[in-house]
Amino acid sequence: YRSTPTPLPPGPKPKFFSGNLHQLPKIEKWKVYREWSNTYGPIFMYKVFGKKTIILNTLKTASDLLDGRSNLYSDRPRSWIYTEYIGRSLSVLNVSSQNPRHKIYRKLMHSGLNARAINSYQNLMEQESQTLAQNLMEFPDDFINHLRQNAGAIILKLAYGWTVTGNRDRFVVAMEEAFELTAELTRPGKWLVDAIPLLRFIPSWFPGGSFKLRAEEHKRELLAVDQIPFDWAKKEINSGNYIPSFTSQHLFPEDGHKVNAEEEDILKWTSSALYVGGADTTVATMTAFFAAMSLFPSTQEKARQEVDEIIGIRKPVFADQASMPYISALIKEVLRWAPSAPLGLPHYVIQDDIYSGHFIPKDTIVFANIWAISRQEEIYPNPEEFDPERYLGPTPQMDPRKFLFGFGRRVCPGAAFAEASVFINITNLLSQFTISKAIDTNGAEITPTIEFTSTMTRVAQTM
Ligand code: HEM
Repeated sequence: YRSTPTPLPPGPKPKFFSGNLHQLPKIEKWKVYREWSNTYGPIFMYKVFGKKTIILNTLKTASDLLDGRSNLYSDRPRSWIYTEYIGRSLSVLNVSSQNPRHKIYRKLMHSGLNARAINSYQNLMEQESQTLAQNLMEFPDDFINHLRQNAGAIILKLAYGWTVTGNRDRFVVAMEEAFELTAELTRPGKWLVDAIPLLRFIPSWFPGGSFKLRAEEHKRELLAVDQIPFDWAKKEINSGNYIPSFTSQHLFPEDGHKVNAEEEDILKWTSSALYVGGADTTVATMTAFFAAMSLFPSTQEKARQEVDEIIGIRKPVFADQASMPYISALIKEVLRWAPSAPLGLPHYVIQDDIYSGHFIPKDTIVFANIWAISRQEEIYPNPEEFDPERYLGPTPQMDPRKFLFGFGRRVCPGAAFAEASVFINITNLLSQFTISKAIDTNGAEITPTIEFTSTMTRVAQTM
């Protein structure tokens, strides 16, 4: 019994049935959310068909709740269609924190992405970085596709032993299509059945029940992300002629035991999560690096000086990073200036909670506005300015890796891996290229407009 009930967090006024659906931004949501937070405070709530979502717009609110109370805030939302009918409830990114699989996945991913494991990928990253440089040399305009090929080649080789050929590679294209579809399928308000769960009891032939047939079709399409590459790898491994990978290592574990169907299923989901979590995010980070270098030539020059001094004409290795403070600061600044997961991934509350005078009910979806945190003036003065020197000198500003990779029991398992591949790529590129603005037909420089599109946030949309 609460005599004066604690109020829900404030937020925009909802309509009776559809809630705030009509006000939700279609693009650059994180910017609109930050504006709303100027009106409603650092923590606000909106509703879509009765489903509550809160947005945490400051580092304090996000770390107090998602890190500090991670036992309550580390679940993922369930969408009837997406997780139940389309069969994604056991995927690594979606799995409930209360399902024993969550811990198993995290442990397995750690084994493939920890510092020691990453060291064994050094040659692969170096080789792919050379291929990237060559591709850029031949077709500089096509750089986003080259970056995509680079990320795909590294991850598909380490996950499955698959060798990417060219930038229209079969698996890379299939994964890309699955990403597009996922973004569409998880759009808020897309499925009425998520708003009215009773609809799920309607047979598929009945008017309004056709979503079941569509879900069945999408389920098959999304298989491209996990089952097909996994089956391919298994076939290769069984043929005896294969490239060692995360999949081969775990299908034939060192202790020699025979892997059962459950373990195989776990492995399948984990391997595919490496691509789902790792491909777009590293491509976005490298794209931001190109943008920053073309916009800020003096920063590029300082970075190149360090590369020339430490690396010279040899190839960079991971160990070099320890003696390259400017490049390390540059990587932090690229990550902060253009966060590749500006809203992270959704968390979900498993128990009623009270925070800072707000009642946060069980089953609320929670997003940390990572982009807004990266622009908090009190942490990063002049936040739009690209300045690696923020992190250098006697009073460095906070390391943004503290929040860019998410929070609590869901924190990104691939952070060290991402940094290693970004480090090798950017040092290698800076030692061979000067990145500058494109020139138009009159010989004038074209200043790129920096706009965050949904492709940069597809992972964030992959609930
Ligand atoms: C710059 C690169 C990257 C950024 C900024 C990034 C960021 C994030 C963020 C914000 C989350 C959500 C965490 C949360 O829910 O609080 C996440 C989750 C995840 N990331 Fe990354 N990530 C990057 C690279 C990678 C790489 C390279 C991999 C794998 C090779 C990876 C695999 C994953 C996986 C599997 C999850 C889901 C974890 C879970 O739900 O338990 N990420 N990442």
